[in-house]
Amino acid sequence: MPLTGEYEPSTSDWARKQVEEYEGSGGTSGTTLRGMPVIVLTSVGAKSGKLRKTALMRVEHNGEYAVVASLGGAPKHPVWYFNLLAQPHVELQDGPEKRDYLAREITGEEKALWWQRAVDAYPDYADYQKKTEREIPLFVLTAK
Ligand SMILES: C[C@H](OP(=O)(O)OC[C@@H](O)[C@@H](O)[C@@H](O)Cn1c2nc(=O)[nH]c(=O)c-2cc2ccc(O)cc21)C(=O)N[C@@H](CCC(=O)N[C@@H](CCC(=O)O)C(=O)O)C(=O)O
Repeated sequence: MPLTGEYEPSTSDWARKQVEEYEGSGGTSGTTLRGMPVIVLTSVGAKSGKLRKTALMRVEHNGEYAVVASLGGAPKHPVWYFNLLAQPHVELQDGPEKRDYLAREITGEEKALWWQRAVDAYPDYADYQKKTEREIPLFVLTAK
């Protein structure tokens, strides 16, 4: 059952533009960052209840995805992190395909496994984690 609600664009211009190109082209344009694949995550705003759309690097394995709340190694989590904690039902668009998923924050060995997959997909994640004391959180998305 797709998420319903009013879309509220991100206050980050570059990310908002990427989301709008991605969705506006039906997932045929705006689908990479420096040549590496990107997905669009739709979440429900934890406070506003509005639909928030966030471009993130694509980390996929056997039909499951990981989303990495890296924010470039900033000291604070990106805001969408709190949306997923509050409402784990999300949508993920990968190219032209958009599906419903349940997001689950992972830790321990499971996180270590997915963290390696994330770094394989986007090596900068390793540099981001070195840059901050904050442990960069990771959610696994399983199809609903
Ligand atoms: C800028 C801010 O966005 P954010 O949710 O903190 O997310 C910051 C970034 O993670 C986001 O811009 C990502 O798209 C950046 N980004 C990546 N960010 C990552 O963290 N990881 C990635 O892998 C990643 C890849 C990527 C690829 C392409 C691209 O264009 C951007 C990429 C924002 O939009 N804030 C809104 C609020 C957003 C929101 O969800 N508000 C909640 C409130 C939540 C709360 O406060 O509890 C609500 O509506 O209720 C605002 O200031 O009004």
